[in-house]
Amino acid sequence: MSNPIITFVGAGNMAASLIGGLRAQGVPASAIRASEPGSEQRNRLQREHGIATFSDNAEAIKGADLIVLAVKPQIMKAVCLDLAAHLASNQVIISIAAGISCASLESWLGERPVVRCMPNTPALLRQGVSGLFANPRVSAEQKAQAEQVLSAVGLALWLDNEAQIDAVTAVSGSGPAYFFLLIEAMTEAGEQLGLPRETAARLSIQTALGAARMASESDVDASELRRRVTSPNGTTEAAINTFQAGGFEALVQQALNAAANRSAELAEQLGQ
Ligand SMILES: NC(=O)C1=CN([C@@H]2O[C@H](COP(=O)(O)OP(=O)(O)OC[C@H]3O[C@@H](n4cnc5c(N)ncnc54)[C@H](O)[C@@H]3O)[C@@H](O)[C@H]2O)C=CC1
Ligand SMILES: O=C(O)[C@@H]1CCC=N1
Repeated sequence: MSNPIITFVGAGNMAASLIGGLRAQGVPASAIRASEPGSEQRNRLQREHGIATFSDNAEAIKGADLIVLAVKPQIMKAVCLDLAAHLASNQVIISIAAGISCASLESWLGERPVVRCMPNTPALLRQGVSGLFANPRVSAEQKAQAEQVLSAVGLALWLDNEAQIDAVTAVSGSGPAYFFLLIEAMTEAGEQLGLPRETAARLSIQTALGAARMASESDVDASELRRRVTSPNGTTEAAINTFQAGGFEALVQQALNAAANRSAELAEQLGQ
């Protein structure tokens, strides 16, 4: 595939990760641009990745094939309304903003190819996962180009309908925070059991990493891996029984429902 020109509008944490991932995959600096009001971020991108940077969004998108919108959801409408008059009809919009629907983007930018994505912060280490949804105006080639951008920082999975983005947000968009919460709680509990805090933290973190790698690399599912750790009448069983007596699975379901509902609610509020 020849290299499409990609412009990032907004070059904070998520955009910088995507740019780093694309460069590491061999996408030339000449194919990537970024528009960003912060001079520090612009200088850093020039220095670290050799890409052209702009302070003017309209200037930055001239001639781009793909435009990645990576500003905060709260300013997306204003950014889009400013860009609308400067867009060419064949330019593809890729939005990574939480809670901004394709319909809202098209109402601000006009009818055009739009890919809506929900990445997550492990993208910073190129260990992210994203859900992607394309509106019907996106061609197969444009889909492949959008997938190349998101797969530069991890796994990219296509969704059949846009409503599934709320579920992706609940599972993987917000998901890193759930694992951090478990690490925090296990560290605290380990300390209460008499371990030095630093030791409890390292045990918890390395266990999370090891378990995630086993779940990812093993050919059996998580429940079977769990069964293999759980000796009958043993220590794991004692802990799992305690989690389940406290309604662990139902609580996880409720928490993810709350995240998905909030995602839909934000789309309603921010999409006006
Ligand atoms: N942090 C997370 O866990 C996730 C974030 N996202 C989405 O990614 C998007 C970006 O998030 P972050 O990179 O974390 O935020 P960030 O705050 O690091 O980056 C946003 C950048 O936009 C720049 N900006 C502000 N006004 C601008 C304008 N008018 N034109 C161009 N650029 C402008 C800011 O200076 C900043 O560098 C958000 O929409 C967020 O919803 C999506 C998935 C997960
Ligand atoms: O908490 C949030 O709203 C954003 C979306 C996914 C991760 N962070």
